[in-house]
Amino acid sequence: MKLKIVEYPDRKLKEKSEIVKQFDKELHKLLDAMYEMMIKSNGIGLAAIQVGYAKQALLLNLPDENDEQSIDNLIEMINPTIIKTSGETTYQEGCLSVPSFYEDVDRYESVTVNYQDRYGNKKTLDADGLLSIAIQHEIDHLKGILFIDKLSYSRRKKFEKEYKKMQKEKKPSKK
Ligand SMILES: CC(=O)Oc1ccc(/C=C/C(=O)NCCc2ccccc2)cc1OC(C)=O
Ligand SMILES: [Co+2]
Repeated sequence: MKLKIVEYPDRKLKEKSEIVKQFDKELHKLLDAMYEMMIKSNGIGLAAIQVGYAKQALLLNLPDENDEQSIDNLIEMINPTIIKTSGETTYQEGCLSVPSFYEDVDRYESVTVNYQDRYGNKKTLDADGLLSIAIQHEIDHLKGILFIDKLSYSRRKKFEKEYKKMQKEKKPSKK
């Protein structure tokens, strides 16, 4: 399964992802391919839409206290829904689909999430800190929302200016 990261401004990223009904080999192959892609790209979170699959599936693999990303910390969330939120926090987020751009985003401090694992077993997770931020960021992807969509008007303008400049640098104009 050869995957490619879908990058802003591709409209595919605005699609709403479908509920996963089949917890089958196809799903497992997708999750495994997403994991390879996420680690290869230095990501700590990845939603299926970011590799072109509009399915409600996401991966989280945060570095541990000595900054190592171990597969033991891998969390696979299928059909996640946030059922409780509390507090507020701000963090400078980045996204594999919006390369080289980082901005402060306001999120809930803590969340409780219901989801299913790759076999369809129902799970509940209480999260705070970076894990809570990552969960909210990835669940937004399933709703077609990017972190840049949550920026204030002025910061969004700053992003668009910087992004255009970066794109020009990448592909110098033909003239
Ligand atoms: C050049 C470039 O694009 O850099 C990157 C940007 C973002 C990322 C990864 C972002 C990522 O995993 N985001 C998951 C969502 C999330 C955001 C904030 C906090 C928790 C979870 C990786 C990059 O690549 C390198 C080499 O650092
Ligand atoms: Co992202």
